[in-house]
Formats: sequence, structure tokens, C-alpha cells
Amino acid sequence: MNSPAPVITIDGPSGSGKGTVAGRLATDLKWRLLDSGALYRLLAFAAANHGVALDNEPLLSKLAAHLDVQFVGATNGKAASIILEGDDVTHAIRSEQVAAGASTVAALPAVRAALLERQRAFREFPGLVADGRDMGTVVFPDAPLKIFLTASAEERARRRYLQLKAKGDDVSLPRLLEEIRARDERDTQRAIAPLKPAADAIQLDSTELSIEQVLERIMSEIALRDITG
Ligand SMILES: Nc1ncnc2c1ncn2[C@@H]1O[C@H](COP(=O)(O)OP(=O)(O)OP(=O)(O)O)[C@@H](O)[C@H]1O
Ligand SMILES: Nc1ccn([C@H]2C[C@H](O)[C@@H](COP(=O)(O)O)O2)c(=O)n1
Repeated sequence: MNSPAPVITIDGPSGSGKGTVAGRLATDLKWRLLDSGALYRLLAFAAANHGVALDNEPLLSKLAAHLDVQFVGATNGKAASIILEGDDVTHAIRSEQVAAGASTVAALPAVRAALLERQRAFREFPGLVADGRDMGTVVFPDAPLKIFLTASAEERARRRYLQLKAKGDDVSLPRLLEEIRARDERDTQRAIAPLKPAADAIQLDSTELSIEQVLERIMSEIALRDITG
């Protein structure tokens, strides 16, 4: 039997650097990228547009199954733009408000079930880098390399603060820390597919590491396992 395309999963809490590292890896390896958080963000955003409450599980799961979304320019690396129902929402889905909504709808089992196959469909040769919360535990349990990337909540809030400030947003560091802690709590405590390292994941604390150092560590794990697409 032919082996499926290899997958490198990168899971971890908000602000640990998953998206940045996954995007860089996908670009360097020339593999596809799955930003699974974007799907939950898109669903929360679409729910607000359609006036669907964030606890209406039957309607949200229908919306998730029929989400009209295109990742434009997403052959590898990050999608250049994300189009939802014809509108460019690339930047709009990145707010902390949408993130909180995403974390809320993500706790609903029917929503996760509706998005499962859509995520698995990203797996194509030469390979896939998948970033999220349950990539290694639920979506791609057979991935040959699983990374669980963490950093202290204070460092993650500081990174988010710098990121939003650079975009010109008016932000408060204590408020961001509070939001990060609330999201950590929701993502780790939910009953279904909670944020946790897979038993065979490599745990990497990036609090005191640069992005380049994180990438070097992951590249050495790829070489060690002889992973090729
Ligand atoms: N090791 C690092 N050192 C310093 N800054 C970092 C590091 N890793 C990521 N960053 C910066 O932190 C910010 C958040 O990173 P990123 O968006 O990749 O996190 P994330 O884990 O994907 O978060 P989320 O789950 O909320 O999308 C970005 O501005 C990124 O450049
Ligand atoms: N695999 C995933 C990806 C994301 N989520 C939820 C939980 C997050 O707080 C939220 C936004 O994700 P982000 O874009 O910040 O990575 O979406 C999840 O439950 N499972």
C-alpha cells in the first residue's frame, strides 16, 4: 500500500509562534500549509454575519459544513488572501474578538466533526505542515513529526502586543494577557479535542528562543527522522 503524504503537526497555545513557524516551514519545504485556526475563525466570523448565536450547535455545524471559503495563493506558505462568501476577510478574522468567538465555537463537537474532513483534505504530496490545537492528537494522529510549541502566557501576550501595535491597533498588555489566559482555559478544558500534546509530540518551549532557533530545532528533528515529501 502507498504511504500517505507526510505531515508535520504544530500544536500549541495562542501566541506560541505556531503560525509563524508553520508558514516558514511550509515555504522552506515547499509543502502545503493548513492554518486550522483560520477555519474556526472563519466560522465565528460567518456566524456573526448571519446572526447565528455562538451556542447554536446545529446551525453552526451546518454553516461549518457549507463554509464558502477560498484560500487564495495558498500553494505553500501562508494564504495571500482568504475569501469568505466573496469578501476578502484576510485581516478581519485576525482580531482578538474573532479569536474568542473561534475558541467558543471550537468547543462544540458537531462543529469539530463538520470541519474534520475539510482539514484532512489538505494532506497532499509532497507534504503538509498543519498548525492548530488538535493536529497531532485528532486530525493527523499518524503524522511522522509532531511539535507542541509553548511559551509563557506573559511572553505570548507580549508578542501579541507587539504584533498588534505594529499594525497600528490600540492595545493594552494587561487586557491581552487576560484574553490569552481565558482562551488557554477554554481551549485546554473543553471536553472534545482539548489543547494538549500528543503522547508522541516533541515539546518545545519558545519563551527564550528566537523564531530562527525554533526553526533550527524542528529542522533537526526532520533530518533525524529522514522525513521527505
Ligand atoms: N520565538 C519567538 N520569539 C519572538 N517572537 C515570536 C516568536 N514566535 C512568534 N513570534 C511572534 O509572535 C507573534 C505571534 O506569533 P504567531 O501568530 O505565529 O502565534 P500563534 O501561535 O500562531 O498564535 P495564534 O494561535 O493566536 O494564531 C507574531 O508577531 C510572531 O512574529
Ligand atoms: N485545530 C484547532 C485550531 C483552532 N482552534 C480554535 C481554538 C483557538 O483559540 C481558535 C483560534 O485559533 P488560532 O487562529 O488562534 O490558532 O480556534 C481549535 O479548537 N482547534
